[in-house]
Amino acid sequence: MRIAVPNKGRLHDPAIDLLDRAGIHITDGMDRQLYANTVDPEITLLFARAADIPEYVNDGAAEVGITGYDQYREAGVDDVVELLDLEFGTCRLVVAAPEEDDIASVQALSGSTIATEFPRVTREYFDEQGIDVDIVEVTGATELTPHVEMADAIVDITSTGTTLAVNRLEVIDEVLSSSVRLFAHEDVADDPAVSDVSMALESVLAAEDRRYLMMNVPEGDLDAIQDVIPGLGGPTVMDIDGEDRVAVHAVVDEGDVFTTINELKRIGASDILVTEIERLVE
Ligand SMILES: Nc1ncnc2c1ncn2[C@@H]1O[C@H](COP(=O)(O)OP(=O)(O)OP(=O)(O)O)[C@@H](O)[C@H]1O
Ligand SMILES: O=P(O)(O)OC[C@H]1O[C@H](OP(=O)(O)OP(=O)(O)O)[C@H](O)[C@@H]1O
Ligand SMILES: [Mg+2]
Repeated sequence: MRIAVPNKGRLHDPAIDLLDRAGIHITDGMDRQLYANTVDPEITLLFARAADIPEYVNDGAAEVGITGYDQYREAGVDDVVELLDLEFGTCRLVVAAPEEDDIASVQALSGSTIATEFPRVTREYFDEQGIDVDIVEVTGATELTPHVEMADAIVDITSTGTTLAVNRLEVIDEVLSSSVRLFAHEDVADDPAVSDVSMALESVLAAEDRRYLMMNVPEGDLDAIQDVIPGLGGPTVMDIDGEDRVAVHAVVDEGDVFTTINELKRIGASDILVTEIERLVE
């Protein structure tokens, strides 16, 4: 199976890192290479531009691809389905215009020129609103175009908002919100090999906001302990030889760790350990 992965840019490292944490380690050097082998002899990584990955999957050049939802929408591919939100590369595609123009709504952009790296999504957006605009396609530095009279407004990616602010542009409307997703060709989306990859990645994401708690508890307090641990199917309880205490292990949401530990302490738990979890296959 071939997994298409962004070859450079901001998505490359987090994509490789996520695959790695899912156990899909690269086994041969990949610097400047177009593909890499992994510990699983059945899985090869193909390195392609983020924008091309939906097309790779649509064509069947790769069974599975990792790229931004914005790129998927812009590619306009028919045979590609989304399997999983990988929860990084989070950004918004927005309509933005110079602050000094005080444009109150997108309707005011009727008849104007919009510069973008996303002509298809932009066209769909303005058509849906019934607003007639000219679209100029650029391949980067879109924020510059209103200042050199190439365009009246832009449709571009924003995340922190810094680039828009530096270029004195303000958001008029959101076109879509995006994050990196796992995509597959629809013909193979249900294949066991594809499900295995999807499940492995999902297990890393599921583990990210969970913690593993271990503690010792007086046997008599077990019921009270069980009440405060909203654990995954309840905590695991193990006898400690020759003691009237038991060891309790549980998985809890990261956000609950602080309060849960305080409650456990109060009930009588001791030797409480909190550790990160690499993967959680539910
Ligand atoms: N500022 C950002 N914050 C979060 N995600 C972003 C941001 N900019 C882009 N992305 C996401 O990353 C994807 C690829 O953008 P990126 O900038 O890495 O490509 P690129 O490096 O410009 O590609 P190339 O260098 O091949 O032209 C975008 O389609 C979007 O999904
Ligand atoms: O809201 P911000 O955090 O400022 O991010 C937005 C910027 O990030 C992206 O550019 P990138 O840095 O990828 O440069 P590029 O134009 O070379 O792709 C995007 O095209 C915006 O310009
Ligand atoms: Mg970029």
